[in-house]
Formats: sequence, structure tokens, C-alpha cells
Amino acid sequence: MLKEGAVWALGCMSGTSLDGVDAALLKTDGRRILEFGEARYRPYTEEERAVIAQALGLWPGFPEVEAAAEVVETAHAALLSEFEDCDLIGFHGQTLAHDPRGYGTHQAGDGRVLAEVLQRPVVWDFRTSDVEMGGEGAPLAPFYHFACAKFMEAEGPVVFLNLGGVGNLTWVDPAFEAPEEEGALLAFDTGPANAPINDLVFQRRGLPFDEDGALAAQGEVDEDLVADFLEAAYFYRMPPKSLDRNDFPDVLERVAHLDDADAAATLTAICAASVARAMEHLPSQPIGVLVTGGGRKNPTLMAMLSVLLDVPVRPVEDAGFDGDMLEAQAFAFLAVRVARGLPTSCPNTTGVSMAIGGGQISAPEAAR
Ligand SMILES: Nc1ncnc2c1ncn2[C@@H]1O[C@H](COP(=O)(O)OP(=O)(O)OP(=O)(O)O)[C@@H](O)[C@H]1O
Ligand SMILES: CC(=O)N[C@H]1[C@@H]2OC[C@@H](O2)[C@@H](O)[C@@H]1O[C@H](C)C(=O)O
Repeated sequence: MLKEGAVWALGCMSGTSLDGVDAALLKTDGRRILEFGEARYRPYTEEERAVIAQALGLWPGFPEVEAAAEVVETAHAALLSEFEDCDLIGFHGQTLAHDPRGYGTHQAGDGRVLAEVLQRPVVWDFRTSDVEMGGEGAPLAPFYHFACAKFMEAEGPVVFLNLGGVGNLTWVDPAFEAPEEEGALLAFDTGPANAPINDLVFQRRGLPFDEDGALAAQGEVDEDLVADFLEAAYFYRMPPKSLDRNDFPDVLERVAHLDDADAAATLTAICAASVARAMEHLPSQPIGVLVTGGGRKNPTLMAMLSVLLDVPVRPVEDAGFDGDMLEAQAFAFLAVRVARGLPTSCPNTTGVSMAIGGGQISAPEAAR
């Protein structure tokens, strides 16, 4: 179905912080990054965000989930139709609930709908088969991080740290040759990242996030509270492991007695400390940590990470990448891998029993 060699894939991601949809074009053969293309962002309107938020934690069958799926499909169709052309679309959708050891994982949005609207083949539902095969279903960006490490010609193991609503990291050793699933990677979710900070400043100040970490910078960290938080069982589990956005439901209650600035500082420190704890699991010390996702724009968080980690902490821009679009590019890359029958996860990235390729491919009816 897909032509041979390198193709232009359009990847899109609607992340756990519910801010909007990122979409980016990537030229790739599913193994290497050949060229970066146009990228665009479409924020959700307040109404759209509210519809999605209503469905968080719910599973298919609830009317809230159907309503959220419609919002997700409409927003993606509007954004993706602004792009000139592509060979294939990688559509992540919006995670509403993630419980790999229980109910499974669910990303709202139907790839078949997008294939019809956009008249392009769409790869979607990337996580289900990994969970069915015993994996965590997340994180899935690691195979793309491997390609990024090769692209930047990293001189040793590097860590890609994504600070979105939830944090996740990939340790990758670019010295390995493909097949990369045989040891070049270790990946897992680190802990809560921006989601609790956003929730706090929204509750207390009606703001969407702590811009530039300004509020946290004025506060004092309650170190006992941070240490106590890190006693949660999740931080003692060996990776691979993954989180749902709401896996720490009491995190805001824990800071309820603190004033706004101290609470923001303490939640920011919880994010940094959980990353530091995660680094203890790595096979070897990386030469640096490259930070992607919105958290890299929070100088207070970046400063805390620099203090806690023994290696340089830099935004991915320092290595030539676009930290707002890395995840969208990852799903472009993964879409091509799915179409080519290449694996998208392996035991060291999701804990799946063997390297497997997830995802469904839906072609528009006229092309079938
Ligand atoms: N200037 C800034 N100062 C502080 N925080 C910021 C800034 N810009 C973005 N952020 C934070 O980054 C968040 C968005 O990050 P991002 O877009 O990486 O999340 P996401 O992709 O939805 O999440 P995930 O990777 O978990 O799916 C915002 O909600 C906010 O908390
Ligand atoms: C289930 C799910 O959607 N997980 C997301 C979420 O957001 C960050 C972290 O938790 C990561 O595990 C994952 O996203 C990235 C893109 C991934 O799969 O690599």
C-alpha cells in the first residue's frame, strides 16, 4: 500500500495536558529521520477541553466518551486538512483512560473517520495490541528517540525526558545498530509532571499553567512532603512501567495546607525528584538529558532538575529538535513503522513479551 523508501508521514498528538493538538510532517523510511517538515498546533477551545475533561477516566460505552471522540476527530480533521500533502497519517488520539493491568487503554478518536475525511491512509490505535500482549502500552516514543539519537550523532547514551502532563523518559544508546529493540533502549513513565501544577494553579488562580514557573519560583519546597510522596509504590517498581494522568489522585490534597507559591514549588519539586529517582534505574549514566514537552519552558523546573541530576540538562532545541513537536513526529515515524511491519515497542520500552508492531491501518473506502 505504502510506496517503498522514504515517505512523508503526518503525525499528530493530543497529550495528557489537554491543551490542544500538535501535528508535524516527517520524511522517514521508518528507521531514520530524513527531513523535518511543516508543523502546526491547534489549541482546544474551552468548550472542547471541557468535553474531553468530562470523559477522563471513562471507557467506551459512556456518552461522555463518544462526545469526546467527536471533539477529537473534528479538531484533528480541521488541523490536518491545513497541510498540503502526505503519504500517511499517524493519529494517536486522546488518551482518556489507561489501565494496562486492568481494563486496558483507550485513546478517543476513530482513525477510520479521519481516513474518510482526509482521504489518506491512517494508522491509529497504537497502544491496544501492546497491552493485549502484556505490555504497558506506553511509552511509545522511544523508537523515535532512538532515531533522534542517531540523527544528532550522539557520542554516548542520552536521555530524552518528556515533561508533558505526565513525565516519561527514554535512555538510548546510539552505539547499537538496528534492530534497536535488542538492548539500545530503556523507557518508562517517571511520575506526574505538569498535570498537578496545572490543576493547582487552575484551582487557586484560574490560570491554565504556572507560566515560566514564576509562582513556584517564589515559594519554598516542603522537602518532607516530596520525600513522602516518593514513598509511593510506583517509584519502587522496576521499569518498564506507565502511568495514567490520574494515578496520583491525592497529590493536590497533599499540598492543600500550603500557600499558593509553596504548593506550586512543592509540586514542581515532586516532578523533578521523580525524574531523579527514575535516573537510578538507568543501565548507565547518560552524557546528557534532553528535555522535550512543555516542562522545558519552566525555568524553575529546569533549575531543580539541574541541581538534582549529575549530568547536563538541556532543552532538545540544543540538539536541533523541536520540543513542541517531538511527540507528533514520533507518531509520524511510528505510523511508517506500522505500515512497514516494523516493531513499535519491545520488552525494554513497554514490558511487552516480545518486540511487536501495534496500530491499525485504515484506508479511505475509495482506495480499498
Ligand atoms: N512557559 C511555560 N511555563 C511553564 N509551563 C509551561 C510553559 N509552557 C508550557 N508549559 C507546561 O507544559 C504543558 C504542555 O506540555 P505538553 O504540550 O508537552 O503536554 P502534553 O503533550 O499534553 O502531555 P503528554 O506528553 O503528557 O501527553 C502545559 O500544560 C504547561 O503545564
Ligand atoms: C497512555 C498514554 O497516552 N501515555 C502518554 C502520557 O503522556 C506522557 C506519558 O504519559 C507517555 O507514557 C505517553 O505518551 C508518550 C507520547 C509516549 O507514548 O511515548
